[in-house]
Amino acid sequence: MGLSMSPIIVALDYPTKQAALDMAQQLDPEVCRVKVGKELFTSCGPAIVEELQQKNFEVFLDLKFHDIPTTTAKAVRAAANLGVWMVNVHASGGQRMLAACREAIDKSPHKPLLIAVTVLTSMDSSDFQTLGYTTTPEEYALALAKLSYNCGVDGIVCSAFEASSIKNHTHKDFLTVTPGIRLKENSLDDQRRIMTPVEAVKNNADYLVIGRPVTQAKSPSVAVQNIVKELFSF
Ligand SMILES: O=c1ccn([C@@H]2O[C@H](COP(=O)(O)O)[C@@H](O)[C@H]2O)c(=O)[nH]1
Repeated sequence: MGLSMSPIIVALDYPTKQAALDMAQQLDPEVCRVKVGKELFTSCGPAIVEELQQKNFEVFLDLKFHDIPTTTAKAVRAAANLGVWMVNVHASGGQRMLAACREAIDKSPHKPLLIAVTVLTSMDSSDFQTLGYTTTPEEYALALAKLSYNCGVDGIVCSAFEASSIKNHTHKDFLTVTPGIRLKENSLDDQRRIMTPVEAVKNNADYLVIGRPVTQAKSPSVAVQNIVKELFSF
């Protein structure tokens, strides 16, 4: 199976470069991509992205930029200059912010996929109540997905639960990037809107972001292989 067929993105949520590289060493860049998030990037800076790319990994830079349009667009441009495969911002930054980010990438010589985060997969209805929101997470995710689509963003981060409905209301090629993936035997941890890998793909998730179920497995490489086998056998 080539990388173009693989939906798996492994979240390298580590505090040090060595820990992240040790995990990457156990993964196959032909079978999965990797995600560099806030902890790793804040600890190591752009060097970790470059090292992972040298090891042939495509990198999703998951810094979820959320700021005024000019600042966010400049941050996205800086991420594009790192040559990352995917970068993201918060959709709740609004229409002008999303459009500014789209424009920044369109003008950049490097063009990562631009993805907007809808509602974090750690949030459920009770979290929404404490925030005073009157919608459900699913309704709000759909509203933010429609806004993102209309701003020309390439796709969204959402729960796998929402993937199908979001594609139905936008376009089948609008990418759905879904964290909150758990195997039946895994604990929920801090995630709330979860699905198994097979359920997620059946519900139209294009990419599965998987952290602890792989990185805390006895053998991360076997864990990835098992998920891939399951995905290609249903
Ligand atoms: O809505 C979101 C957006 C991002 N994430 C990130 O994905 C991984 C998930 O890790 P697990 O260990 O599989 O829970 C993590 O890096 C989050 O920052 C998310 O979970 N939900």
